Amino acid sequence: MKSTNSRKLMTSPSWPAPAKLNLFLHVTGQRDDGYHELQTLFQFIDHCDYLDFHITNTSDLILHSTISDSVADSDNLILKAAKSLKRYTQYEGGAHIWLDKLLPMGGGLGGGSSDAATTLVALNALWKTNVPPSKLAEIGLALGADVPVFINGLSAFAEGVGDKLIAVQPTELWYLVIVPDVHVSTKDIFQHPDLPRNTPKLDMSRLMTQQWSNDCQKLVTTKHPQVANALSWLVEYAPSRMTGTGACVFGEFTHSQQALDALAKLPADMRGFVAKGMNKSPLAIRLEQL
Ligand SMILES: C[C@@](CO)(OP(=O)(O)O)[C@H](O)COP(=O)(O)OP(=O)(O)OC[C@H]1O[C@@H](n2ccc(N)nc2=O)[C@H](O)[C@@H]1O
Ligand SMILES: Nc1ncnc2c1ncn2[C@@H]1O[C@H](COP(=O)(O)OP(=O)(O)O)[C@@H](O)[C@H]1O
Repeated sequence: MKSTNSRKLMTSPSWPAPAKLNLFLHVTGQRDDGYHELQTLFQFIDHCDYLDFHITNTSDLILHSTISDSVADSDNLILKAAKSLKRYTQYEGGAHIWLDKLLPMGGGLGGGSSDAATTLVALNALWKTNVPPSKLAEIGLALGADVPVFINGLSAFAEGVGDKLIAVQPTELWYLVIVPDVHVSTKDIFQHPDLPRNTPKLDMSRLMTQQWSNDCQKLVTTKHPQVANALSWLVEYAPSRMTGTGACVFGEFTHSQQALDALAKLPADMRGFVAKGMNKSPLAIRLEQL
């Protein structure tokens, strides 16, 4: 078959890389290597980046991306993921990869990790390298703490650095997500002396039923007035919190129309979108369609 690197000629549907929300996030300690121990609840939302893959016989891995101005190819988690899988499997071919970046970067929505997970899952299927999901998650963990949950594809209660996962089914609510105009560095937040690091570890059953909160929220809202303003506006409409280390905040609604009504009132200087919680990720659903 003649190979092509033209995206226009592709017929198969794109591969989604969904965002996640941390419905709660507790920092329960710090390990000797500096990484923090977390207890967190991940849920996916139906707001995604999209990737397309074209398999080649030559060994090149080439990324066509809308973010190459801000993220160098050598730093892009998509190419890092593809290289890791190629190295692990010693697969001889390659791929052209197209990224349609729709998720905000540095927003606590996990877009970079999700892109990496989708790359590992999709190339493993398209290259027919048959690496089991548990090994893919191990390869992914070296790229980012959030990669395993995206590979697993099920909403999960997580411990460790976010890699010890138990599948759970929180209510699939509608969310109004506000994207403050600021990039929050995960590393900076975890290195900050004012981050609370000693929230007591609790049983999953207790955590799932108590009121949910995010241990990074106070520090991030103090450092970034844009995040504080977004939250002050959103809490007038719904119970609201920050996801991950920010900057995005989300309000919870039972019905889509309630979330859309609030979105319609969003001040002109704020940006946001409405999304649905999904306990099975769009990536897992796409994989089932193969
Ligand atoms: C906090 C969380 C919660 O879901 O979300 P984000 O806000 O980044 O999306 C994640 O665990 C983030 O995962 P991820 O974004 O993959 O982080 P990494 O690239 O692995 O780590 C970036 C840096 O943050 C610090 N870090 C990260 C995770 C962790 N549990 N403890 C840490 O101390 C480390 O200094 C690390 O060098
Ligand atoms: N494919 C990618 N998409 C987004 N960010 C990426 C990607 N590859 C590498 N990065 C780097 O990862 C950083 C964190 O990105 P992202 O995952 O969107 O944020 P967060 O961890 O806050 O959810 C970005 O600022 C960027 O430098």
